[in-house]
Amino acid sequence: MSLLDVSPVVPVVVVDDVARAVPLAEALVRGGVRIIEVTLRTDAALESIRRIVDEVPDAVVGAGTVTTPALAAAALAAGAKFLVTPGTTDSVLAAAADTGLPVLPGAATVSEAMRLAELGYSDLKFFPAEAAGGIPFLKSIAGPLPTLRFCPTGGITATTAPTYLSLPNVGCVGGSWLTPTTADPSTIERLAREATALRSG
Ligand SMILES: O=C(O)C(=O)C[C@H](O)[C@H](O)COP(=O)(O)O
Repeated sequence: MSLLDVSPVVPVVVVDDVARAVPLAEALVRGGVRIIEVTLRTDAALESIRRIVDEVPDAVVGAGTVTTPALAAAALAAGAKFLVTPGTTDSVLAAAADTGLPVLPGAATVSEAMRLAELGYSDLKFFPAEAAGGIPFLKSIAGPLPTLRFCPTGGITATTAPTYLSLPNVGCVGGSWLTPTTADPSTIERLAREATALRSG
């Protein structure tokens, strides 16, 4: 199964406090969202991935913000089940592929998307979605690039997600709105439940 088909919404999580990781992942799973992208932007990120892997077996946790080859290797060592890159350089893509994990590589332009297609990637992250053209961009490229599917991420909200999800070249959307840094587990569970209902939207 493609990463794009696990959940209509992929929560993009920034964890500042390792102690928050497991309760947050449990709340997402209770709300029906099993996939979690932990961004490697904080010191707590790798240990958070480790703990979620160990303690929340129903979660499928991956690493986001994979911007260097070293981060790809570190994410694999921490137990990440997939990798997401915001953009794609040769070295990051090679290191990500070397891990053997599923990779969702980032693209923001037609040329970047075509290059990734040439390399065999048909499921891409479209980042930063809203800033790089959003829904009109995705509609425009569906004609010339019909084999590509996207997970748009960046600036998407619960309000705009349904329109993205209605596009034929969108498999899921990513966003941080499910896991606000101050939210308690019951709020995250509710936001997750609302997100799972979006597939039909
Ligand atoms: O860190 C990465 O790897 C990224 O690609 C960035 C994130 O996907 C976006 O920051 C999430 O966007 P928001 O939902 O607007 O907060």
